[in-house]
Amino acid sequence: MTAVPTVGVLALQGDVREHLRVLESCGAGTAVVRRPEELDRVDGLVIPGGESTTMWRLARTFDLLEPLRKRVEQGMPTYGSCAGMIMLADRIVDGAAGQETIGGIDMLVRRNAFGRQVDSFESDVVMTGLDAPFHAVFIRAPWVESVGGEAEVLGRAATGDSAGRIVAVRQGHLFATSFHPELTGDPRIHEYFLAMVKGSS
Ligand SMILES: NC(=O)CC[C@H](N)C(=O)O
Repeated sequence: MTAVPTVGVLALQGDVREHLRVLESCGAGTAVVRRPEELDRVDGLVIPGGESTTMWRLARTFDLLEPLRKRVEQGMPTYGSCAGMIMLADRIVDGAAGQETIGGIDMLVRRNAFGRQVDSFESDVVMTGLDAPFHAVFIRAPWVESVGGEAEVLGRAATGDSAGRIVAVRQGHLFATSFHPELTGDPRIHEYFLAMVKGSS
């Protein structure tokens, strides 16, 4: 791989621009991904937050679902935030009728899980691999009900009724968080992912 990897952001729907901005500030090359040819050119991919049902439908319409599954299966480092976490889950609860995912992480994710308590909130998350807690923004966020043997839990919610819920997971080249690190001005989650793309984490 070239010294500066190109990280794509899946740009079907969601807060694409915010991720591009943080990735650029971390020194990555960036690209928007809407078509299979664009996916071919990236070394890693961020799947942003937004609305996973819409993202799934658009991925099907743009003939991206199978190419995405293939790249993920072949080992492309991929980071999913919020709706992106849902897209990377092998199994989901409370999905729309027929809702499919890209899959790859052996986990069961519940959509809009925190939403039943409160729509959006902020909380510090202690994360394996980060030196200090990460101040996380949750927006109609999913949580991870359970993970299979190969997935490693990296972080849990720390406060309130949902304390202890899994909000960050890694399985090899795949990484997912329930929260939105692109909104807080703290680049450590993107730096962590960039190290994965460079093969150094
Ligand atoms: N901020 C978000 O990405 C919310 C995710 C959304 N609730 C979904 O199901 O896709």
